[in-house]
Amino acid sequence: MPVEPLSRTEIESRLAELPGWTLDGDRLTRAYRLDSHIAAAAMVVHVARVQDELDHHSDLTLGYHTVSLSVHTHSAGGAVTEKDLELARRVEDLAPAHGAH
Ligand SMILES: C[C@H](O)[C@H](O)[C@H]1CNC2=NC(N)=NC(=O)C2=N1
Repeated sequence: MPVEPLSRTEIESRLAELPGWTLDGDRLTRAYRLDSHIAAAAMVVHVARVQDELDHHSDLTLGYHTVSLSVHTHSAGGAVTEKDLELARRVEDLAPAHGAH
């Protein structure tokens, strides 16, 4: 099923439920801070598992004590869609277990 691009207004109103996530150009982004590099690496693996489950993949960057995500929908011409919001929601759900903030 094709996914439709969301309007800027729709995205901005939906971001009210996703604190920390921002619309950066045509991408949803968020950076998390963790207590250690290993904790950050473990979160990356967890996010990667969820991304495969959803068949939707962000650019996922492991830093020293950080995990950064940037996502849009390739199949919608690089627009932000429901799929991006769903991934952001799922990452928010798993983040506290990793001590990410
Ligand atoms: C074939 C596979 O379903 C597609 O390539 C998926 C995989 N992951 C994806 N991830 C993202 N961010 N956008 C997509 O359009 C996309 N498409």
